[in-house]
Amino acid sequence: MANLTRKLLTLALIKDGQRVLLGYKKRGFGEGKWNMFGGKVEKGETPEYAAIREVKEESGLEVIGGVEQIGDLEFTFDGEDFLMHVLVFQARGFSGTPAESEEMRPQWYQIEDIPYSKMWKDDEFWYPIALRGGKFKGKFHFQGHEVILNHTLEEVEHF
Ligand SMILES: Nc1nc2c([nH]c(=O)n2[C@H]2C[C@H](O)[C@@H](COP(=O)(O)OP(=O)(O)OP(=O)(O)O)O2)c(=O)[nH]1
Repeated sequence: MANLTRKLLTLALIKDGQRVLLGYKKRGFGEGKWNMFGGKVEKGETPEYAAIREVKEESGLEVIGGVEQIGDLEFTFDGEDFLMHVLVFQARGFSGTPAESEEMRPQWYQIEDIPYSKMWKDDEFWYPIALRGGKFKGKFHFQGHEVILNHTLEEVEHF
């Protein structure tokens, strides 16, 4: 395979007991889908810092106590020459009240009500691991944005 341009991005799990905060993406990549908060890691930022910044920008919440990495995901798309490397973090704590931003409309979901049919198709594979406190590594190869052609996923102890 030709060399792929790698993009480094973040996602952050905000979990409060048996509910999680998701955001409806109003624009950009993944528009129209529910997702965790996150985005590109900018030059000079650590992924952890970027994750905390995106949570603030997109949900209005302040992360308290930092974030812990829980996932490492790679996404490729058939016929496309880029690879999206997404580091998944969990906020150790948070404060504030979710507020709609230009990019995301936040909403709390009970774990059993997570709207997988309106999310990226890979999410239903790795959310269950994340939601029970596990760590995971996975690779998903898409055709378009809705079909997974193949994938690997493993639970890991650490990264
Ligand atoms: N759950 C899930 N999230 C994904 C998948 N693919 C993918 O890029 N994402 C996430 C990673 C990022 O958090 C987000 C895409 O970031 P983005 O390019 O829209 O960045 P952004 O809108 O934040 O742009 P910016 O604010 O950094 O300018 O979507 C996926 O298959 N599943």
